Amino acid sequence: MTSPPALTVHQLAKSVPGGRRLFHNLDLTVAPGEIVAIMGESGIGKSTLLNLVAGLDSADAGTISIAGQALDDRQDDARTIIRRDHVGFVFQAFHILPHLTLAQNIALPLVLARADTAASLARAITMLANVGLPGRGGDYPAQLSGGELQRIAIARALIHDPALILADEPTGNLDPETAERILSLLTTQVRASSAGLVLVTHSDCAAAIADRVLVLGPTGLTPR
Ligand SMILES: Nc1ncnc2c1ncn2[C@@H]1O[C@H](COP(=O)(O)OP(=O)(O)OP(=O)(O)O)[C@@H](O)[C@H]1O
Repeated sequence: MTSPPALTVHQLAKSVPGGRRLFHNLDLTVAPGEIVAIMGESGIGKSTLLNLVAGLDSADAGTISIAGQALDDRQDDARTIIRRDHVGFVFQAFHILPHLTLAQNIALPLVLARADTAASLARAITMLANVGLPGRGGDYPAQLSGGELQRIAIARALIHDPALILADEPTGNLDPETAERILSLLTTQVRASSAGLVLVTHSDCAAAIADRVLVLGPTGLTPR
């Protein structure tokens, strides 16, 4: 049996408060294991699109399915559970929590899904090694650089084997060398997990890891 798409967006429409239309009739399908970069001029609505898929904002029209499960016509808590179980986030807005250790931060998606705490922390330790920070589980975020924190964000996004990963400018604040390493790590980890990745970026280097680069405009997404 073939897996359903990691993400299906159909005829999505969104206006900002005040009525200005950002996009309409927007369609997007992301296959398992596929990396899709979304580019486009500043203010066109890239982060808004990601927020709609993430459930942080609601669309005016259209449908969104994650791992074959439609989010529409469900109660809020049912949607929250689908996103919690099937989506990983590498967003500035979901920053690493300063009062939790690195292992606790990475384990958070499993703990929120009520997995066993000891097993979750053990998996977080493995993920830390996978992202090149072995033995750092007891450290706190304040002890890390920006690039190292982004490694933690990637480990946390992947720990629960999500079908879909959403990343908003994952290398935005990093120097070019660190950005290169983070992109390579993200690619390796995504390929290993067969998750679909939607990557919003202005960076040509970041877009270069994608299987497809799409440009967002007022009528939707077009291949670059
Ligand atoms: N809650 C809101 N109220 C009013 N306008 C909003 C709101 N949210 C977003 N916008 C507007 O919607 C437009 C799209 O914003 P968005 O952040 O999605 O663009 P973007 O393409 O990601 O831009 P950038 O590349 O600069 O990050 C912007 O003009 C923004 O001002």
